[in-house]
Amino acid sequence: MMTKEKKNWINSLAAQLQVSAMQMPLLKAMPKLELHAHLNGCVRTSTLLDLAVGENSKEKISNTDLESLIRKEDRSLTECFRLFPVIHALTTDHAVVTRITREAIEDFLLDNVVYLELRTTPKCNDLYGMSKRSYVEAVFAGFEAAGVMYKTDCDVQDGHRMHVRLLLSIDRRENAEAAMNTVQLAWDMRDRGVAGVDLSGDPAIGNWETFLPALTLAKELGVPLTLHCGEVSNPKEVREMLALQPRRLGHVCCLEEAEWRALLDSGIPVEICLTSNVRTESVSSMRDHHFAALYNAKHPVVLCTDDPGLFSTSLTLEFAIAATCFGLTNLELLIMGKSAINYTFADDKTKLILHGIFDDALQ
Ligand SMILES: CNc1ncnc2c1ncn2[C@@H]1O[C@H](COP(=O)(O)O)[C@@H](O)[C@H]1O
Ligand SMILES: [Zn+2]
Repeated sequence: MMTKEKKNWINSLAAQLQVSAMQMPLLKAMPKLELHAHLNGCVRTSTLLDLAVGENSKEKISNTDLESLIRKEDRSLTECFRLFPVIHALTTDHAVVTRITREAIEDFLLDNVVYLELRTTPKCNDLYGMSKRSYVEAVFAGFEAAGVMYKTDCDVQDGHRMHVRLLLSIDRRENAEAAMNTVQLAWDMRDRGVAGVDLSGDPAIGNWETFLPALTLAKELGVPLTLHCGEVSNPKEVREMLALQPRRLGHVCCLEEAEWRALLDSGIPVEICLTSNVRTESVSSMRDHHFAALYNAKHPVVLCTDDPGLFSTSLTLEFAIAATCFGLTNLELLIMGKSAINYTFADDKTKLILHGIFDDALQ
């Protein structure tokens, strides 16, 4: 269910974007892949408020924090990383993790997302008897509750159009051992719906060297990797990330000339998060977004939301922005989506099903 606030924001943005009333339903109806969405960045504001004031609230949350949850205009990178702990303080127990997973999937389903790679940082919390493994189990319970297909051996079933996979995130605040545990967990749960590992978190903290052993292990095991890259300027880290040759990269906003050329040469697909990058000021304006340069260079790209709850966006809206700011037609957006099937961490059988869905839409 979309909150009133989100609906108003989307409508006003659509008006500003001059997307015709006819085009929004067409963009919404288009099959879409979402490859970069953080679970706790997808939480509905209504759910956060419910958790904050309801019986479920087990942690103290100040009025100021509550206010900043509701006020959605200011979302600089610093502000985002001030807000995540507030959200995390509300999404602590297994039942809540299951709820927010189910709700996130319901929201993507409404947006006609046919394949979702949802990512989240497995968390331990002794207070709630939560281990990284039981956290992931709670996410799976959300997949079950939403009735989606998420295991690699799933057959196509009537009425089940959405395929979901889970990526386990390493948070840059974590130490080398915690990062290693996450990779091990991803490997252990590879047949149960975990399709890869992500490195995310506040780009201003943490050293790349801390995560390298875990990320190298993932590569050795054949666990697909995606890395948040260049959200802030850090040429050395960007070079080292490119050298690791992950399967995908997220953002790549602040690249110097040499790193930009290395990215283009690498052919590594980029998860593009338009609204997120402008809101967090990693990119100065939509029209200056590097999406245009990558798209024109025929570099593999996929449009994503990052944190649709936090940024009050949706994949349909991101498509509308690409249509308006960069002149992409519906056909070009569909073709871009179909190409991205090859960048997913899904098994071949699922990729084939997705190609079928896009081929139908292209006819
Ligand atoms: C805005 N740009 C961003 N850059 C880097 N990391 C981000 C992010 N947005 C979200 N996250 C990462 O995702 C976590 C929340 O979801 P989960 O608790 O894992 O489900 C954040 O704590 C952060 O580590
Ligand atoms: Zn992200």
